[in-house]
Amino acid sequence: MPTITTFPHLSEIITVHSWDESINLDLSKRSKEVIVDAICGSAVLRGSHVFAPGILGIPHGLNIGDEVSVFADTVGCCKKGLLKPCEVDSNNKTFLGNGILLQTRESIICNNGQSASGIAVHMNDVISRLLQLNNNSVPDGWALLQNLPSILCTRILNPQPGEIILDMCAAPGNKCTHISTLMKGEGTLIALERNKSKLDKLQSNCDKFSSGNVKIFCYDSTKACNKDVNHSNINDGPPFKENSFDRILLDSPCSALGQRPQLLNKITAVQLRSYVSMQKSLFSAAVQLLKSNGILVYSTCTITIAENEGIVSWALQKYPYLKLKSIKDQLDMKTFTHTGYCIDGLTENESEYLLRIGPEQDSIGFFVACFTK
Ligand SMILES: C[S@@+](CC[C@H](N)C(=O)[O-])C[C@H]1O[C@@H](n2cnc3c(N)ncnc32)[C@H](O)[C@@H]1O
Repeated sequence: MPTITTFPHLSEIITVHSWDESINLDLSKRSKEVIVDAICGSAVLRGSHVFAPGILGIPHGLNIGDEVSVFADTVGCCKKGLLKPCEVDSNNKTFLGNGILLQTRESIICNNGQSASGIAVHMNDVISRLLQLNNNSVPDGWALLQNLPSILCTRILNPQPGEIILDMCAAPGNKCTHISTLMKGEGTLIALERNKSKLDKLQSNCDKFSSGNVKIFCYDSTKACNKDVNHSNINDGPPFKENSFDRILLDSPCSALGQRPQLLNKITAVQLRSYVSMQKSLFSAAVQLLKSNGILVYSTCTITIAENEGIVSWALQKYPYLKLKSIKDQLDMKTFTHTGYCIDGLTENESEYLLRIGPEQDSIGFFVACFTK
C-alpha cells in the first residue's frame, strides 16, 4: 500500500503518496508500443490511466490484454492513427510506463466514425511512481481527487454555514463542492460558469459531492453585477445587486502554467497576455458583488507575475478600500509558507500576505490572495 496521511486540522483531506523507492516498479520497455498526445501523457504522469481519445499511435494486431509500453509525443509530431509508434525517433517521444491494453486499434482509431471513449490502457507502472487513482478507485461520491493547493484555496475562503457565497468560475466544481461541504448545506452557494459544455460535469459533481445548497447558472460572471436589478432573491440567479455576497471565490481562468508536468505547451505570448484583461473584468465584478466586510479570494494555477501579484497590485490601487488578509496566518502548514513576489505597487508586507506555491514545495504552481472589503 502507498503511504496515506491525514491532516488533523483539515479533517476532510486524505493524501495518497507516490510509491516509495522500496517498491520495485517494472519499467522495462515492452516490444509493443502505444503513443499518446502530450495532454494525455501529462495526465498519466499525474496518476491517470490512458483514455482512448488520447491515443495517437497504435499498431494493427495488438490484442486486448497485451502488455504495452506507453510513450508521449513530446514535440507534437505524431498524427492520429499512426501505425508504427516504434519507428518514431526516440528524441520525439518520452517513455511513461507500462500497462495492459483494454481496447484494440479498431475501436480506438476507426470505431465506425464514432469518437472513442473509456480506458484504453490500464497503467500499472509509471515513471512518476504515482498510484493510478481515478473516480472508480473509490465508491461513487466517496472522494474527489484534487491538488492540495486547490483544497487550501477553499480553506482560505473559509466558508461558513448560513452564508451567501458566490463561486464565479465554478466548473468542474472541485472547489464548489468543497465550499458546499464546509457550509454543511446551510446557506446559499451560487455557482456561475460561462461555458455551457462544462455544466454537466459541474452538475454531476455537485449531485455527488455537495451538501445540497448549490444553485448553478450558466452565466458570464463579468456581467453578474447589475445595480438596477429589481429582484433581491439570490436564488433567482444573475445578475445580482451590488453587495450581495458574504464571500466570493474567483478561481480565475488563467494561463495554467503551474500545471505539472507539462510535456508540451504551445501557448503564445499574445495568448499569455490575453488573460490579464479578463482577470481584471472578473475581479471588478467580484468587488462590486462583495458585501462590505466580505471576503474575496482570488486564485490561479499559473506562475506569471502579471496574472498573480500584478492583479493584486492593480486591485489595491483601483479599489483602495480593499485590504489584503495574511494567508500564512490562516494556514497551519509548514510546507506552504512561500509568499508572493514584492513588485511595484505592493509593499513587502503586502507581498508576504500572498501565497505562491510551486515546484520548490514539490507542488503544482498555484497562487492565492485573500481580500476584505
Ligand atoms: C480555473 S477553472 C475553475 C476551476 C473550478 N473553480 C474548480 O475548482 O473546479 C476556470 C473556469 O472559469 C470558466 N470561465 C471563464 N470565463 C468565465 C466567465 N467570464 N464567467 C464564468 N466562468 C468563466 C471556465 O470555463 C473554467 O471552467
